[in-house]
Amino acid sequence: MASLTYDLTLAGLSVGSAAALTGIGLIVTYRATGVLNFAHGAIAMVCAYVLRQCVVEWGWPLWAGVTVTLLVLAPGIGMALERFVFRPLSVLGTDPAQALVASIGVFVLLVGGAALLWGQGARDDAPELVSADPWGQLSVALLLAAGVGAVIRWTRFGRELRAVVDDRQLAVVGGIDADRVAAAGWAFGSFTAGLTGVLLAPYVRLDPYGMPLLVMEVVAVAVAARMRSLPVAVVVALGIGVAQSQLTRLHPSGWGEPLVQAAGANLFVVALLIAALALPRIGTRDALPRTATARVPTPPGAWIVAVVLFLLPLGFAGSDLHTSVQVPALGVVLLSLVVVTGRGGQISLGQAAYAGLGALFTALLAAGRFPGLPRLPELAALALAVVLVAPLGLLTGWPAISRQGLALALATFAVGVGVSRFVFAQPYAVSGLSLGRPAGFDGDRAYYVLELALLAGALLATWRLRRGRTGRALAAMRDHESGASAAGVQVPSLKLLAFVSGAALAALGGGMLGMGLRAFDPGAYDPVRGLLWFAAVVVLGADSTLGALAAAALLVGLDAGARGGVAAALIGVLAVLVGRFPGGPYEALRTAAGRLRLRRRATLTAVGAGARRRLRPAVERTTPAPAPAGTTRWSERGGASGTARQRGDAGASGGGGGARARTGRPGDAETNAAAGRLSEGSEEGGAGGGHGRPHGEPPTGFPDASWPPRDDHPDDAAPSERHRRADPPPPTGPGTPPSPTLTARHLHARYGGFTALDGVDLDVPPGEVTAIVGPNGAGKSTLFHCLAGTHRPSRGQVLLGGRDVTRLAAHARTRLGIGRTFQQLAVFPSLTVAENVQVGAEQARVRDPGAVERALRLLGLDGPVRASPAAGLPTGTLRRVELARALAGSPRVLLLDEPAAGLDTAEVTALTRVLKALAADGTGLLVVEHDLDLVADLADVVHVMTAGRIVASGPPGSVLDTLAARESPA
Ligand SMILES: Nc1ncnc2c1ncn2[C@@H]1O[C@H](COP(=O)(O)OP(=O)(O)OP(=O)(O)O)[C@@H](O)[C@H]1O
Repeated sequence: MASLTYDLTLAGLSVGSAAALTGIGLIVTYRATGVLNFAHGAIAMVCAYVLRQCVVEWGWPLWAGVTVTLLVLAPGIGMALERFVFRPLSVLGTDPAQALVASIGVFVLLVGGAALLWGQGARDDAPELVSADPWGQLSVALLLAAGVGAVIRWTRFGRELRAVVDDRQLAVVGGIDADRVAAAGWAFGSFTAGLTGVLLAPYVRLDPYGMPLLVMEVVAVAVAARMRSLPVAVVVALGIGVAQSQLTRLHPSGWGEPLVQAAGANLFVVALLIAALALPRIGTRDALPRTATARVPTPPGAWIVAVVLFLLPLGFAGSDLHTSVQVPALGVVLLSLVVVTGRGGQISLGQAAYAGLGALFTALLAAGRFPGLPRLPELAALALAVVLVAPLGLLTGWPAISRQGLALALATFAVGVGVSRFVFAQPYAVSGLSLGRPAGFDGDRAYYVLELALLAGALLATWRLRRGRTGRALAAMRDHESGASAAGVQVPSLKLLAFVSGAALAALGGGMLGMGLRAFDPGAYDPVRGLLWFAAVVVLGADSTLGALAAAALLVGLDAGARGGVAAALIGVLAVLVGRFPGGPYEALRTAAGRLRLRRRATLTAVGAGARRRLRPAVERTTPAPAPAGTTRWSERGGASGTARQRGDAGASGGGGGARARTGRPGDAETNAAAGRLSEGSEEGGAGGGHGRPHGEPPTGFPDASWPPRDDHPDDAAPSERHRRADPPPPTGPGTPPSPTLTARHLHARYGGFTALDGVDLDVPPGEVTAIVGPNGAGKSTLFHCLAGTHRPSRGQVLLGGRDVTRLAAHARTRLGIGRTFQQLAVFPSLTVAENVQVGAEQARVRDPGAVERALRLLGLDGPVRASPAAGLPTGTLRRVELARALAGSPRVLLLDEPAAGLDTAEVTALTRVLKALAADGTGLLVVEHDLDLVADLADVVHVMTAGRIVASGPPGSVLDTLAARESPA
């Protein structure tokens, strides 16, 4: 017994060593480049094949083959990937998810290339590098881990590596050659991949699909080590290896036996599921790359061509027709990715699992082997399988609620691998299973006709999901998740809808595929297929149904030839290039998205360098002691001196804000004019609707308060035309309940151990502009997040009109009337200006058919610009789009985080007028702003924040005067 334990432990250590090597390589590459290399397993497979080629086929001595494979080829692959794939992406400042897609592309390319070169069959004659004795492998793994750890900890290169990982741009500014560090990381990562491959090859199946997957299954080791700690990775790998080996001794009887055996054989997959679904997430920032999901225009006539091409196989015969049968089925599977990934923006690498479950359930139901259900005719079995698999979409939909980018990729990949290993690969589920075609559709031609009908149904379902309110909400969620929440979109439910619908479509396609092949073939739903399908849909236009159909035809058509792997190789090349096309639609869209990001950065710089006075120095120099909110530390100084006098602020002598404070300021005439425009309906019904609007003031029409004329708004050139238009109903009116006060009560917020808010009390009353000023890092945005529901306070309450909304999600607060804009633009680039605004209106608390038009007109967006996609529009216009979207939701309280950032003087003036008009109409406004001139002009009450506390409050005159005095003490 003791010797059995010893032998099993040794065997486990051997497997664990290979896993440790993979973990070390993945961690080093990730730390050097920020990329989780999905192609790691594929590089291992290619190196194993090359060593076999050198030694077995060409008769080289082992040492020569090993030298070439491990010291030349493997590092060479890594350096080539760094130089030609990942460096250009990092130079372009591309989303991290772009690198993820590229690494999946490299995976698919290498797998396809290997299948092309060496065929798809498994080889069992790979040369043995280290004897079967596990001590050799273990020593290699431990030595490597210790060596790498020492280099990272004690050498200059290690310090550079850590600097690059922490902040690549800062490291470059500090004189570090980040490219050299990344190249070294890639070279080393590939070397470990190669080593893993040649060590494993003699003991596992060496084939293009199986081996990469086997290697990638142990990614759990790196995730468990938080992509940082090499010792943890090694210990976890060895531990799982030994445990897996020891589990083979267990032979429980009864129903548990197959399960225990499956777990024993796949403990790394169990670990992957735990690491991806239960452990804290890694790399959650990144969404899908814009290029992968942007709107791809359909060329005119393309649908007619597609219909003709899909009808063509009806004229085929024999093997051509038999092969064609796979195309509509795969098309339906890929449509599921259009819904989940293309429109919903969710990375889903596990779609093959749902397709496989669809086929498996269909087969089980048709065979009468599904527990508790009678035998069903094939079509009924297919329909029921779709219904049964749909809720299983929650397996990936649920993790998606709190995950993005890499974390979601890992979770969906883990589910795909888990289903494959624990269901498709288990004899208890699939042994002796056959799958027939529905009666009357047995022949290929008849079955193809049936498939076309089912494909049409799937297209219709996809079309419905992508159109209208749901489609716009999905696109908004894809483009900017927080922005979508702020617009009132129920993001978690929408994600579940996307994944459940996607699972249903995949199940339908999978069942069709199985019937087409007349068998349930687990290999057809392998997780590697999931990666290939994902890459294919992404490169051929993820948000395009036509792209999905083209991808299906391409994948089936290219692989129908003599050698498989052509399609994978081609898709791989395209996926690698997806962010770098020198021209074409993707490049144009990428540039547009890039411009949006650059502008966001420029916005901050422009504001920092602008002529307007900034608050930061004043507050940073002198931080007053905390004072209770509502008290005015400096109000005793009184007097409308200095800044306030220059601005003619009659309300500067302290005391209350509100409409009174606005009276007499320059610009009030414009404000009242704007208020009149906003509130025409109210005026007709009496003056009681708005809170801030003076009684009896006649409406004077809004045009004077609209945005300044702009190139992108030719309509502005003809103001008389706008004057003539009848205004739709206003946002408030007689009978509309007064806007409630938004209140923060003793709010505390933390980021880990850091206290960002330390007991903030604040009221945002209706009809007033409340401003918050303070230095960078004071906690202003965090306060916004707590009020809007995007950050959960650790203590304290948020009340809206006395109702506790602290635990409500962001979208729920939006629907209660808390609208917001973001410090960094949160627009939906792939939607047009009008659609952006429409998303806000469609999710509103009260449906108001005129809200979109009114918001567009109010913000000067009702010209031709309304039909332009938001991507590529100037920052000033996008700020208006964001504000219009918030207004279209008929907010009762509006939170504006640096609304003037990136606007020119004319735009700031126009913004001021619009905001005053909103306040005059009764909306409560909370504005965070660094532009003190704007604050002085706009606000009724100013709160000064420093270090997470409100340290002073009062009317703008006194507060800003004091700050100005502190800024220039002389
Ligand atoms: N997600 C986060 N994780 C950790 N710390 C954070 C996070 N967001 C903000 N912080 C920290 O919390 C503090 C308050 O940040 P916040 O963005 O609220 O300040 P701010 O006043 O809005 O600054 P700015 O004017 O620069 O936007 C800062 O020290 C910031 O570094």
